[in-house]
Amino acid sequence: MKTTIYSTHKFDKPSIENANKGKHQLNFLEFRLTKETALLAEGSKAIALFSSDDASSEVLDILHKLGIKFIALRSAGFNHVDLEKAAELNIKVARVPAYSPYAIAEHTMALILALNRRLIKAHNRVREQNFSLNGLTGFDLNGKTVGVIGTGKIGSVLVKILHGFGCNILAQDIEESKDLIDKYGVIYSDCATLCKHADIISLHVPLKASTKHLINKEHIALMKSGVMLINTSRGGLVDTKAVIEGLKTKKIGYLGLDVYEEEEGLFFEDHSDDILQDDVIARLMTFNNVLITSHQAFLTKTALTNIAETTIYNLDCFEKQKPSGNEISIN
Ligand SMILES: NC(=O)c1ccc[n+]([C@@H]2O[C@H](COP(=O)([O-])OP(=O)(O)OC[C@H]3O[C@@H](n4cnc5c(N)ncnc54)[C@H](O)[C@@H]3O)[C@@H](O)[C@H]2O)c1
Repeated sequence: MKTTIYSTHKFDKPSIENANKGKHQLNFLEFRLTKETALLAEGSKAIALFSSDDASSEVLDILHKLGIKFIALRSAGFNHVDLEKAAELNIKVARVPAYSPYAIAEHTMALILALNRRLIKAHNRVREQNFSLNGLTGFDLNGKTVGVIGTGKIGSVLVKILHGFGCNILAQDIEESKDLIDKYGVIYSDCATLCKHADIISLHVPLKASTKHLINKEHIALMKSGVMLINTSRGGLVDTKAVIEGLKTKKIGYLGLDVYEEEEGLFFEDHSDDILQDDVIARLMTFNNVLITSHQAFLTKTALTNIAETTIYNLDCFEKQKPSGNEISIN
């Protein structure tokens, strides 16, 4: 089946080609899907999208006119697709529901450890032959309370890792996991209680209307002074301007982000020769207790292989008109 693959990067093209084994006719594009690039899918029956692509209502209209019948998402999250509009246009959508929750949970842990032990600062100092330890003091994770918001696939793996570090775990989710309570002594509570008691807060819920700006001025006000906040889920979960205020007042002592509200068009691309137009991320980058990675938590060999194999499987199933089990619809 002729398929246009948007947002192809050097890091994922080989895994897609390996999984495809020449079955589908793939048209690789380095561009993101936007209303300006949608026309490049002409002649394809399907498209494959990355989390940075824009499948909003207006873009779907263009794709529909071109005859696109299927969207294979190379991601678990689907907040970048207008599912209601896709259903109205009879464009089917499937995703990769799980490719490696370990990849994201382990990157979350890497951010926690790097921020706590000030690894970036330490590395830069040593490279300049400055072997002083002043300003590098961290804290023991053992015995600390970590608030995990969202204990699905990724949150559960993180709970297991944190338990290994000797942390106490508070959690918030619309569904409690008996397994996590029994195995790791997780205590479920509401978001406000979690904010009040956690030394570290990590976000693992999907972005939807009910979770947009979950971390806002009010929740930040409840947090412990010097709290560490980590977001490897979706940028929109956090009100970035409120977080900047929290950093300025030292309420937030550490911030680790793999995702950012306005990351579209910024993350995944080399802008090193450009003038940065986004004043909010520019301000974030001025704090020495902020560590930002550009949406790389998923980036392991295992995850790339699994994403590619499931994406090709989803294309196979659509072509044969059989269910893949990975379809997503409005509810
Ligand atoms: N940074 C990355 O590279 C990367 C990669 C993959 C996924 N993600 C993000 O991680 C998120 C979590 O992924 P997952 O695989 O663990 O998903 P999941 O569906 O397994 O878990 C999500 C959990 O959130 C809970 N939840 C949903 N709505 C909620 C609400 N309003 N309040 C409280 N809890 C709620 C669900 O009950 C579920 O337990 C994804 O939605 C995606 O945005 C990021």
